Amino acid sequence: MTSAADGIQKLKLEPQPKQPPAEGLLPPAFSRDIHLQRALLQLRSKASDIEKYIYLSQLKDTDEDIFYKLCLANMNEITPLIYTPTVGDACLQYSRNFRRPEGLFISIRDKGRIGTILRNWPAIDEARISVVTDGKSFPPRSRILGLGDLGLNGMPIAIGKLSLYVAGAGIRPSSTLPITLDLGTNNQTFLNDPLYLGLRQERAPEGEYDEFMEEFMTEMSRVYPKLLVQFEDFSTNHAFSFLSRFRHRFPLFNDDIQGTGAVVLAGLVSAARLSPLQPHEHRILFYGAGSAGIGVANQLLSFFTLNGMTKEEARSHIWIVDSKGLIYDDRDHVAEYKKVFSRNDYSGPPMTDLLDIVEYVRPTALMGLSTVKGAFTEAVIRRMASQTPRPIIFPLSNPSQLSECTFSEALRASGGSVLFASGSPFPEENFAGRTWEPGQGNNMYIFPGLGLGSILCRASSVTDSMVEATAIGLANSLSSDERALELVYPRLQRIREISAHIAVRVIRAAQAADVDRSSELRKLSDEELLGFVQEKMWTPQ
Ligand SMILES: NC(=O)C1=CN([C@@H]2O[C@H](COP(=O)(O)OP(=O)(O)OC[C@H]3O[C@@H](n4cnc5c(N)ncnc54)[C@H](OP(=O)(O)O)[C@@H]3O)[C@@H](O)[C@H]2O)C=CC1
Ligand SMILES: CC(=O)C(=O)O
Ligand SMILES: [Mg+2]
Repeated sequence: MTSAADGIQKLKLEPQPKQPPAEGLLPPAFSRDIHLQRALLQLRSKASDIEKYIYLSQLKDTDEDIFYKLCLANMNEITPLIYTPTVGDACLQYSRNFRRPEGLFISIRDKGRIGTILRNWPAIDEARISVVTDGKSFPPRSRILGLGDLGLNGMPIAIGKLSLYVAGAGIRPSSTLPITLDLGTNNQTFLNDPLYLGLRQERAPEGEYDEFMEEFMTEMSRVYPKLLVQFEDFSTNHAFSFLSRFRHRFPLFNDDIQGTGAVVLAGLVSAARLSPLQPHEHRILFYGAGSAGIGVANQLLSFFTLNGMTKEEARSHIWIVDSKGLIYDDRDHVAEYKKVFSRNDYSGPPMTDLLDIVEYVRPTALMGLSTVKGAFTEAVIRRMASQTPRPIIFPLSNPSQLSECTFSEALRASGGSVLFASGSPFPEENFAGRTWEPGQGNNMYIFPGLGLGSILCRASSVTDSMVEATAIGLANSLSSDERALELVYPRLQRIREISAHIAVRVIRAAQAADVDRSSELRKLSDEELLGFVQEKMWTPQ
């Protein structure tokens, strides 16, 4: 009988010596270059995106080099398959499509022996970056369909993010560790499904979850002293509380709060260059006040205050709307983490209609992090466009089906004046006699470089200044060609180049904050540091 650990050994996570296969084991005309073309043809022959996802997972398993070569050569085509939007379906269907284990599963029943489970990972000495999810909130569509949370089926999001660490920043594949925490699920459909792979029990109560997380993080740092942890897609209350509880004790960040904060700050800075207003002159309306919405609002607040505003002035530029409408002081039931943005200049009946709110606030930038498909109606976009010459409209909810509006809708309703970025990709549009390229405001531009920089300088914690450095690095990374085309984010094909520059800024910020533990890097000039970072990036053979 084979054990789970034997099964995982088959993942070939440890560096394998690359030897040519014995004669006769490959057809005489086999060439790896042609095989790359063959793999692309095979991929394109699949009828649906989820079949393409499965094909790519198997390709990664059997031939990691070809998989990543394919990704790097076709980033625009493959990213939507291994990441949002297809990864949303991959999560929903995980237990049905499961072929083999690809990460660590740690359940609430492992409490008291989490360290033992963590030691079962075969590439224990190699691990440098772990994406950890509790499967609670991605894709939020599950709520809209009334399916509840995803439980153990959240694993593909951790795997997808880690594939982007490899493709986007050259993290060694063997250094990535996907972890799903199985706290149970309240999703009755999964509990009734004989194929569901997670625990058949309701989510653990808060107290037990808290103790579990304490043990988990303590054991993670014991077993993996060189590991950086990325928290992903925890429900909002856990996202904020775990981040503040652990961030000063371990090297970790929360991607939905901090990664999203940085990518949207970069988008605002870069869009503001195309608008008549400076970033700090914008009136910014957030539609959605979860970990992502509040994470971004906090990032902007911190950016505005670091650039000379008082906290009060900075707050006055931000309005937040949640499922109960505009957040203001006289309103009941406002969660603690939202209160910093509560408006004191409005009183009266709750304001719930987005068009009314847009008329009242007169925003110049509208950020969607609500999971509400189509919330940015034609009337809302028209209204924005009538109030400001270059409205910034970022429908950032994922996957595509949950986007607050499409690129086509934003472009047409604004008459082409919109500065647009969405969380999931939209195709180019032909409008008013020219082709328009949409931006993709997704934390995938941030976490690879943030992770690479943090790992290389062995950061003991991830500071706000390191996160902000990624945003500025990204905003400054647009080429003259991209600027001429009025792009808000650089093209994805350049992700490795961008991640290297971001990593350099992250290392410098870590050094300034004294959280780096690789003092050798302090002696390098910026150019030498960039060379060092680039040289460390793994490339498929
Ligand atoms: N582009 C990117 O890089 C990223 C995008 N995202 C996306 O952002 C979205 C939100 O994520 P997250 O913050 O984790 O999710 P949450 O579920 O924590 O937050 C959703 C927020 O939207 C609010 N909301 C729900 N319905 C409405 C409504 N009808 N009107 C107004 N507000 C509403 C909720 O209100 P209430 O608080 O009252 O419940 C809540 O504040 C997701 O689609 C996610 O995929 C997330 C991270 C990164
Ligand atoms: C992109 C991402 O992290 C999310 O949608 O949750
Ligand atoms: Mg996320």
